[in-house]
Amino acid sequence: VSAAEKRRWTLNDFDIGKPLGRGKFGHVYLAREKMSNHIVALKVLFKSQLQQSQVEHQLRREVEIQSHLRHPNILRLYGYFYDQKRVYLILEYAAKGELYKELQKCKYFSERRAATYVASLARALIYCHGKHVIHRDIKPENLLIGAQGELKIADFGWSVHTFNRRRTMCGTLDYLPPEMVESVEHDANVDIWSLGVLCYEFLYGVPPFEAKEHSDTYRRIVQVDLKFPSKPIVSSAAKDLISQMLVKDSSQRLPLHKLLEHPWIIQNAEPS
Ligand SMILES: Nc1ncnc2c1ncn2[C@@H]1O[C@H](COP(=O)(O)OP(=O)(O)OP(=O)(O)O)[C@@H](O)[C@H]1O
Ligand SMILES: O=C(O)c1cc(-c2cccc(F)c2)nc2ccccc12
Ligand SMILES: [Mg+2]
Repeated sequence: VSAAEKRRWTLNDFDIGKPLGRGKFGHVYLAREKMSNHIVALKVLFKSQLQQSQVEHQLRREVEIQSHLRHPNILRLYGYFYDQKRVYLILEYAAKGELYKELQKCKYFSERRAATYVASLARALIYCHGKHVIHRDIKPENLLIGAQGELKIADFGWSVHTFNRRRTMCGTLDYLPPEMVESVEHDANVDIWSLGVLCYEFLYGVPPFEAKEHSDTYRRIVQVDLKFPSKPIVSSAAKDLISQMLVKDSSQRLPLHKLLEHPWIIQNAEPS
C-alpha cells in the first residue's frame, strides 16, 4: 500500500473548494491537498445519517474494495478519514462531471461514442470480475467523466448497501437483470445485463424496459420484452450486441471478453 494510503488524513490537509454535488448522505466538494496541491473530490458523509440507514459497515466494506481497485475507468479512492460527526472519502476528481447529464443534453449518443463507452466499461468490469468484485449498479448516474472524456465507474454501490437502498426503497429498477428482480442468487453476469441496458440507453436515450409503473418494468424485464424503436436509426450490429447481452439465462449472456471482439465494438470503439 502506498505512503499516501497509510498516512492519517485530517480536514486540515485540504483547502475546500466549490460543492460538486449532493449525495444521499452528504455533499461532495472540490478540494486541494495542501502538500501536493493535488486536486481531489472530498465526499462528506454524516455519521448520523449513515447510522440511521444502517449502512456504516457496508460503507467500510465498499471503501475497502474501492481503495484496492486500480483501473483507468474506475474512480480512485485515495483514502478516508473521519471526525466526530462525519466520514470523509478522498476521491479522484472527475472533471467533466456526470454522464447522465451529458446523455440528457445529447438525448442519445453516436454509435462511436456509445461503443467507446461500452468498451471501456467492459474492460473495467473484466478487471473487477477478475478480482471477484461484482458491480451490480451500472447505470448512467453512477458514471462520471474524467478530464480527457474517459468514463469512470464512480459508485461505492459494489455491495448490498446499494441493493437495499437503491432497489427496495427508491430509484430505478430499469437496470435490474431478471435474476435480481426475481431475487434469486446472481453472479458476475448481472453486470453484462446492466451493460446491455446501458448500451441500449446510450443509443436510444431511454432504457429498454422503461414503463410507467414498477410492476410493468418488472414484467418487461423478466419477459425480456426487448423492442428496438425505428428512430433513432441504429445499426443492426449494435442491436445484435444488445440482443446477446439481454438474455434471461445469465450463463447465455455474451461474455465481456467476447463483447470486446464483437464487430460493432471493433468498428466503432476508439482504440483504448
Ligand atoms: N469524484 C467526483 N468528481 C466529480 N464530481 C463528483 C465526484 N463524486 C461525486 N460527484 C458529484 O457529487 C454528486 C453526488 O455524489 P454521489 O453520487 O457519489 O453521492 P451519493 O449519491 O450519495 O452516492 P451514491 O451514488 O453511492 O448513492 C454526484 O452526482 C456528482 O455530481
Ligand atoms: O466513528 C467511527 O469509528 C465511524 C467510522 C466509519 C468509517 C470508518 C472507515 C471507513 C469508512 F468508510 C467509515 N464510519 C462510521 C459511520 C457511522 C458512525 C461512525 C463511524
Ligand atoms: Mg449518487
